[in-house]
Amino acid sequence: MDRDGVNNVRAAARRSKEDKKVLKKQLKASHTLLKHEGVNTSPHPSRSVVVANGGLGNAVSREDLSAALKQIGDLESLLMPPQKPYAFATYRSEDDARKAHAQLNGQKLESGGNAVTLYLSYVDSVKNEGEASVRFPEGLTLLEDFVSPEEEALLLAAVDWSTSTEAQKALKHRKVKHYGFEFRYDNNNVDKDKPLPAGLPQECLAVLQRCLHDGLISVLPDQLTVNQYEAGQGIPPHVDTHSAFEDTILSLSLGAKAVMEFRHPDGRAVPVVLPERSLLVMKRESRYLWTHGITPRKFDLVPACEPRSAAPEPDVSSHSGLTLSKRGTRTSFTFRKIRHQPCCCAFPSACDSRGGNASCRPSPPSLPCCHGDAARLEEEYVHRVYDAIAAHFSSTRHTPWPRVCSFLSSLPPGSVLADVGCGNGKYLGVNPQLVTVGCDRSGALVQICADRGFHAFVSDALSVPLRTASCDACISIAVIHHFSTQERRLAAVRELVRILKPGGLALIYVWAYEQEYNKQKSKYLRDHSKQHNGEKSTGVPEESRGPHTEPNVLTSSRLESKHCGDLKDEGKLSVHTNRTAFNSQDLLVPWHLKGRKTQGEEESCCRFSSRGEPSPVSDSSTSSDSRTSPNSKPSPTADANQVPGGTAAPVFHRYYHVFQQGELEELCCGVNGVGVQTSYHDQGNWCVVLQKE
Ligand SMILES: O=C(O)CCC(=O)C(=O)O
Ligand SMILES: [Fe+2]
Ligand SMILES: [Zn+2]
Repeated sequence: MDRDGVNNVRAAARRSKEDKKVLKKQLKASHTLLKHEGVNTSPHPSRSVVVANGGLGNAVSREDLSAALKQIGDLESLLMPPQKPYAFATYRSEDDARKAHAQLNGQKLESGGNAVTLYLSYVDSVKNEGEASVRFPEGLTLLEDFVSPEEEALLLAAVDWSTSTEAQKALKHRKVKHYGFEFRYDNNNVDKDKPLPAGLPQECLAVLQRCLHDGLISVLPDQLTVNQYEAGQGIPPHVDTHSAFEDTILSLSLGAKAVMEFRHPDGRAVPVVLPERSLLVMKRESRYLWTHGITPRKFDLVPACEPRSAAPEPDVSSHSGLTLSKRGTRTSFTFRKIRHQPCCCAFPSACDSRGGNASCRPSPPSLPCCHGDAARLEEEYVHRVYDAIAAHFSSTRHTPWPRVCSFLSSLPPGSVLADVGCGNGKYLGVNPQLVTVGCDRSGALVQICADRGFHAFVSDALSVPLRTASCDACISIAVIHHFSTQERRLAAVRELVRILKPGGLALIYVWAYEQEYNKQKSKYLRDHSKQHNGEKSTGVPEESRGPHTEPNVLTSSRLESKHCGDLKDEGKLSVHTNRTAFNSQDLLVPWHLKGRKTQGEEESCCRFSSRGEPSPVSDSSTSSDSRTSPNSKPSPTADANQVPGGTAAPVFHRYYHVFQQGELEELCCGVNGVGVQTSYHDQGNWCVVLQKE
């Protein structure tokens, strides 16, 4: 054989080695799809293929995948289930599907700056789970193409941003301008007897007349708020103050689309895509009870083919074809009618006209006694608080804890690590030889991770969208103590174990009830003296978490086995005094938000906050606004608090369950298939290293 011949044989051998490798990986992928996703692949060619690694969950955009698939043949449909690591493609002919299989299997696809290797397998049928459509909130209507592109341009040109007041300009997270009446973000209300000199711009008249004519409103609005959001900006979830405005609220979206999220106090969430030139009409339940907000982010997940119908109450489009949509500059015109009488809506629990100022302040929450209560408690006293305090919180979380670092450094290079509840990502870059991904319930914190260049996504620790047995290690630092029932804490540990590979390690830190251990006070307690020296504490500091002196009365997971009724009165959560010993295991820990600007410069935490009181504000550098929304109630998570100098500092309360000695190990023993390798006390925290069997 000549030299070329030898080279050819070698090349062929290399190729077949490559082919074998691809085949092996493809088989592994179809096995995983079956085992973890219930997707059945078929050895026989068909028109449909499942594309492993080509999912929205792999950050692959619909555009990129669809372009690659269309290059090969006549694509009939592409289904990308949200958050899943795969997609389904159906070609018009089996021949094209075969071609796609031959050409794309094992090939890399670049999408959004990442490269993924695709593995294709045939499927007999395309599974479309989660297709069930979600109803719009009652009273909500979306009218698409309500204004023409010409009207849109006219309206946009009518806003003279140069004449915004200082307070309006100072809003960090979006621009606002008010007409008719000024909306005051310090008290979340309007001065009804002080109309602005200029009424609504006359460019709006034609649109409003159309609304009247179509029966959307019965009287013309007299107040207009124009919000302008750049990509990455948003508005926190809130209910427009009942006592300020009448029932119907109209919001016209111009310039770019965005997803507005509606949330019911029972936890239901409905994302609504607002296309440019559409009109959103909020009435009744959707106006009075559901919160609405726009998450500050640069991309939205939207249906690939948006519904063009203008049905009075359309379903939210199904999940069958979601895609990422880059945000542009969106300007909204929100038209409202000032209310001159107290509100007498059908939703007293959400109504600031009922009960006046004092009763607007809810009493502290109780320990939850069912799953729904627990979820609500955590939503209000954990999730919303972190979103609101994200920037300030992050600025206090810079030093990684040494023993967590030792754990991370001990992992072999190339290990896949998940940081579940990664906060600002301070552990994601500790060991650069690891492949790390973080997730956190707080979008604002995840955004901080992203800004730092880390891979992180928003996820609840009870349901992490990572494949079973996909991680060599995971960490959960100061997270599980935020779950308010034993079952939920157990579920959080179970979820960590689920994503671990056999033999994989999990490091868990929770705040300890015992802040004094081996006669050593934790840093959290020791810092008490600093405060007396004039240093104001913000909340729980970096190396801190919880003391012990007196035995507690209320407390403990053990208590939770009591019936609801037993806990009714005694079960109210107490507010902890920072840097003192704990006297309860379930408590609210105050966070004093720093970053106060002058009044009126920022928005208050709670749209129901009592009129005339100084209102809380957020650290203006945060990507979330300060308004942690009220749900059905005024948000008790943030309260105005007088501080020296006469300005109000907001105080947020985070729920904690602090662990007693042995409790964490006991909890972990409740999870099958895992063993406690070590456990220790570290600066006021109880810690375990678990190993999956
Ligand atoms: O931008 C929007 O469509 C909503 C604005 C809004 O909710 C408000 O200003 O109260
Ligand atoms: Fe609003
Ligand atoms: Zn009301």
